[in-house]
Amino acid sequence: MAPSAVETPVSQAATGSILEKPWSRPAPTKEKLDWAPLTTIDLSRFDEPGGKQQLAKDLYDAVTRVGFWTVINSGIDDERVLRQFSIGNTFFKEPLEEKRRFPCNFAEGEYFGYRENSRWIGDTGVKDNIEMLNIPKAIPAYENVPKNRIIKQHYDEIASFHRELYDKVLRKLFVLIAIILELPENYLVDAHAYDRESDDHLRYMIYNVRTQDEWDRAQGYTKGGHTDFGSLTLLFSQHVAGLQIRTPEGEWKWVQPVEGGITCNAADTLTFLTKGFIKSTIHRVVTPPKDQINIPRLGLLYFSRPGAHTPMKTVPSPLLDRLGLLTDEDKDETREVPTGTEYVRARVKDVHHKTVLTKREGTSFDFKGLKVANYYD
Ligand SMILES: O=C(O)CCC(=O)C(=O)O
Ligand SMILES: [Fe+2]
Repeated sequence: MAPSAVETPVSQAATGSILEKPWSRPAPTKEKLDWAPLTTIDLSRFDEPGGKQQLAKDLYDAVTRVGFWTVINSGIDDERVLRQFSIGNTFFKEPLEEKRRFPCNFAEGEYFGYRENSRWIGDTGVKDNIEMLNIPKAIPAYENVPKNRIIKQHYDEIASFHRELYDKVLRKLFVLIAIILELPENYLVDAHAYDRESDDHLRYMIYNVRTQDEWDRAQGYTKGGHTDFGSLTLLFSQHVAGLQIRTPEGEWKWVQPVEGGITCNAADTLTFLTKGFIKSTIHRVVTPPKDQINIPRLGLLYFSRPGAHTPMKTVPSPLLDRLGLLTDEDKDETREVPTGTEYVRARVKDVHHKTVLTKREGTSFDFKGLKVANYYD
């Protein structure tokens, strides 16, 4: 045996084998912000008699008009959530060459891997401050997607969290939305099945600290109003304010994190699948309040997408039919449509395969008739 292997304990820092000190949520802002009123969905009631039906009623306005809501009592232990934040935090402190080993392949619209904060914001001279690492579902199809060392070391925990999150939150939300649409309960669960291929990912994300001047220049160019690409987005609570939604009344309001809760929003593919009935809400992340501007804004999110087995055609919902939203074309079984994965990859490529992020005012993205605006004020 090589002596060095026995005599010199390999330093923990060199192997990255320990997590940075456990991450905890920073203190909430003391500023009085104009918070958006959001519906709360208490998932502990899901399995009670009549619970799903009641929750579906509670969710109706949120998914059809507001687009955002908060889930509480998901049953996921908050210690496990905080561990995921800690793993993400540790990853972002890794040397750049380690983080860069597996970049997102934007040329193909693939979003797994690392996105670096390297792109310019228009002509402002300021760069994007977001870094992220997107981790695919823990299923055999993605076994060979390469993993950074921190991810490898904690993979069992990450994989079980990934699946738990799907089972305890996403699956239930898809059931509730199916009930609203009067579809068989598992219709949307099947369209977003965990065990089938799709570009779903768990995301560690960080908004690195910027000076007020950098924020002003970047936000003066664009505040980045957007809709999300997939079906549902989950955002675990952290306390650095920044997220705003555009309300049905057209006002920008802040989203208040609920300690231990999950902010959820519906996104574009769910809007397509329901002919616009489910609302993909416009949102953005703006300069944090003064008492939080120096805190890195660490995020833990999950993005659910329809997969390669899901045709992007309107779901056969009796409710949509009664509302007159289903045309003969929608009912035509033989019509060729893109799959969820084809659509999502085309969209990721269009938005992200570039070195300068521009606002593209007044333009839209259209993939085989699936059309969304590129820019919102
Ligand atoms: O960080 C947030 O609060 C939201 C991020 C977001 O909108 C996105 O990544 O699409
Ligand atoms: Fe978003």
